[in-house]
Amino acid sequence: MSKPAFKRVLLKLSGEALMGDDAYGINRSTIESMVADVAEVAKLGVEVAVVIGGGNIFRGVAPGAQGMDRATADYMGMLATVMNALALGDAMRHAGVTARVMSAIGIDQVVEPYVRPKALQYLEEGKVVVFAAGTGNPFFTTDTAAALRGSEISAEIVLKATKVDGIYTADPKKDPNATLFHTISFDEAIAKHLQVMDATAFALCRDQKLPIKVFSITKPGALMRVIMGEDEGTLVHV
Ligand SMILES: Nc1ncnc2c1ncn2[C@@H]1O[C@H](COP(=O)(O)OP(=O)(O)O)[C@@H](O)[C@H]1O
Ligand SMILES: O=c1ccn([C@@H]2O[C@H](COP(=O)(O)OP(=O)(O)O)[C@@H](O)[C@H]2O)c(=O)[nH]1
Repeated sequence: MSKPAFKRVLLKLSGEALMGDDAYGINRSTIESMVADVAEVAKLGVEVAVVIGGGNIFRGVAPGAQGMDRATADYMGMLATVMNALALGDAMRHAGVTARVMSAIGIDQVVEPYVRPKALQYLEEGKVVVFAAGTGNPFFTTDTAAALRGSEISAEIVLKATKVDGIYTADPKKDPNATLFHTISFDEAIAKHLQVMDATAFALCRDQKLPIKVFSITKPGALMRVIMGEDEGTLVHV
């Protein structure tokens, strides 16, 4: 059997992907199938760190956050990612995967704080590390947290698992004529204002020469194909 293309990866799971077909929150069968995919990859000996979003919970409460201070609303968003991280860690335990959740904001009774050497130790021990609370700072996104943590742990690639199967010339949910890129450079992705990831995340990955692969979270076997270096999704390169 061929070998995985990567030793250590940073997987970004969007919060909205956890909803499945529900309107908000966490869909049990969706989270279970995601965890099964991660378990399969971890069994190959690939070190996996996960950054989880919060859109599935946070966008549900967002109307109530209207008119709120941006920073306060962002802290609410970060807390939503902590809930998702706890659910993900728990689902991993049920699937027989040892996972550790680490939070970028102090919430010690609930999850351990993010400490970089400790995260590296867990990864070396073959544990899946789930990074909660994004970067810990308002005005950022969990995509930027993925770029940041990916750089910090020297991941070889950021894998962005999302609702679309790659980067298109325009948002495929709005433009039926949009076509898929197999590869695209960071400069082109930023210049074209492709909304699939924010410019801060793209710029950080570009500066760190950390490639990104965007692929579908719902397509069966897609994560494994990405890990094996097969043709899947869109590669963003320097
Ligand atoms: N050029 C594009 N190519 C692909 N997806 C795009 C593009 N522009 C916007 N999108 C949207 O970006 C989304 C992926 O971002 P993601 O971070 O997973 O979602 P969110 O953070 O909004 O939950 C897709 O659902 C897609 O509709
Ligand atoms: O470093 C971060 C990461 C996240 N957030 C907040 O948390 C919310 C949820 O994260 P995100 O939108 O990235 O989740 P996703 O779209 O992946 O579900 C964001 O809207 C922000 O309000 C933040 O303030 N700082």
